[in-house]
Amino acid sequence: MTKPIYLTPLSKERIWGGQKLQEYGFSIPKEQRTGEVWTVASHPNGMSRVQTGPMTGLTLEKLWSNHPEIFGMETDSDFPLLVKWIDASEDLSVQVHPNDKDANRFEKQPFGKNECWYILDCPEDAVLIYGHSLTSLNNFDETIHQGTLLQSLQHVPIAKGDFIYVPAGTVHALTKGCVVLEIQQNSDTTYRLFDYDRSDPVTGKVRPLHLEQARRIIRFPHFQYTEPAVMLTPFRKRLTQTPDFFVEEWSIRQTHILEVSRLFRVITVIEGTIELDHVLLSVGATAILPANSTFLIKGNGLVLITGPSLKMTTPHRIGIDLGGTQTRVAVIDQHKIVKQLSFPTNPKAGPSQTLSNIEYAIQVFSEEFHLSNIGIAAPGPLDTKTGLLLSPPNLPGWDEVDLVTPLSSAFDLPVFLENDANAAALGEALYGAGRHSSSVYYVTVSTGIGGGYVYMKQLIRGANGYAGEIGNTIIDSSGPLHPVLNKGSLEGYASGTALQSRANERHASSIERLLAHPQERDRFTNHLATGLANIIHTIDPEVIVVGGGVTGSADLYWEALQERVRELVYPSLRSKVDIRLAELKGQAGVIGAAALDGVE
Ligand SMILES: O=P(O)(O)OC[C@H]1O[C@@H](O)[C@@H](O)[C@@H](O)[C@@H]1O
Repeated sequence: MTKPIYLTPLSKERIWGGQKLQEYGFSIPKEQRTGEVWTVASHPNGMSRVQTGPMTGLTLEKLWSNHPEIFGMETDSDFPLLVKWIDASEDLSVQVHPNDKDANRFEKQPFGKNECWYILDCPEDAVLIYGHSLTSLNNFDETIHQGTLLQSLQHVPIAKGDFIYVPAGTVHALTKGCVVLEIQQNSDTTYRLFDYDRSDPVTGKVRPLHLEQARRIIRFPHFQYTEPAVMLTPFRKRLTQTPDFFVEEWSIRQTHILEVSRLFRVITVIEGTIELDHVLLSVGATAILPANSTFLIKGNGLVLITGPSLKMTTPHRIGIDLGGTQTRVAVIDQHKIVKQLSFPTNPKAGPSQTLSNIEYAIQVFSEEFHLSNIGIAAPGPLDTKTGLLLSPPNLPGWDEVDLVTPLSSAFDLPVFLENDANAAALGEALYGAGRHSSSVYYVTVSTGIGGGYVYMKQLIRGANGYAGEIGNTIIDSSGPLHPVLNKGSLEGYASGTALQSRANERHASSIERLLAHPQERDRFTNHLATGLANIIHTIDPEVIVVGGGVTGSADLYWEALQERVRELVYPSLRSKVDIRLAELKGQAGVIGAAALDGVE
């Protein structure tokens, strides 16, 4: 069995650094602002050396090029990873990093800088800068010119133990008080956009900004990256897996065997004390675990394990949820979101901008996954057969827009289009609250009201694709006017929009406040229950699943709604009424879209 290889940590002084990394087991120069400690590095700006054993003193660069057997991979290009600890005693600069392509093109560097952070400590209520709200490069230039960049940045709350992946191209900044473990591609290229106009106390100089370089690589709008963590076993959680590297968090409570891997791995202790092949290690300890060997870990602690990723070969589907305010593009594996990129839809800018953003997201995913097909959930009305949007009210001006042809020709994949409520119905029926039932009616009560019917796991579209469109059914023909639908329609009475205007009329500050009023709650539940009872009498589904934004306040009306539906159906049906809250929530659209298989 090959032994773990320990490396000597390298401390780096930074204008925003401090002394905190001492508490994580590193000996750092006194009175120096140590911002970073590089624990695994083979870079011109920092080179790790072997700390123990017969190869003591050897650089990681030499180890890599002379001993490919340790790494289990071709070592003719540069070592791929850089692992460091960061103590942000002050805010870091607002910055962005290039991806591989841009790093090659603009810097002649082998790698871009995709990076990720494990938050080891941070103040209560800490936020990070992650993303921006700018819409175009012009918009960016204006903000820089006017000195208002900080106001256009997004802040995300963080807590100890959070994990954040920062894809190259994301405008970001770590903030005062954060201590993080950073795992990244082997690059030290940072383009600074803003550095708080501060100067280096040692040199007295202001650090350079790199606005020109940054302008070339920031995307407008910001694409929000999401990757749910995956519990691989009760003690082993995968935090990310990208083409560059994976990161897993292991809770060590007993004896664990780290099975053989074809490629090398890096282990870092972030909490407690463990024993790795009988060597006692505490926080800060880092080792390279050679390829093709097993290792024994025991003790009581938390470790992060990282290493280069093996290539993904199983087919994955793309699900797209095109909404009036937000578009999500997700990679779906069976019924789970593996990764998602989302961005604000700008309906006024026309369909071509949104289409090109969707294409960009799919392009990013196609470089990592083997894609088999693409499904789009979009606001109706639309024609699933021709793939055309037919002037949807939520996307004004998008008349006869073909979403299918541009995507199928760009990616040479089958592309299916479906009404968003139908796609969500399919998602919930196959994988959500209706997964154990063979006949599921789904209704979404959100800005509008839509619905869909799934029978024997098949979407029932009807002759013209309008089956299940409960929103336009009439509850009371003397009811309120609706801009497009019937007077007194369910949507005109019970949608989020209708409730909001009712709240305004009644001087209630929100829909929740409105529904807290017993009379208003009964009014709403009566309307919605009437719609649902009509559905029950028409198709007699096994289960009705209710989703959409208005279910956010379901605890205010859920009992009353069920009760009212029971009152409105045949007595013999009363005990059979089964109404459930949606389970996939905001994910039903992308999951259902990915499950689409086309229309005969
Ligand atoms: O440019 P400054 O402010 O020193 O920050 C540079 C540092 O930023 C962090 O977000 C990480 O990307 C580090 O790897 C990098 O070294």
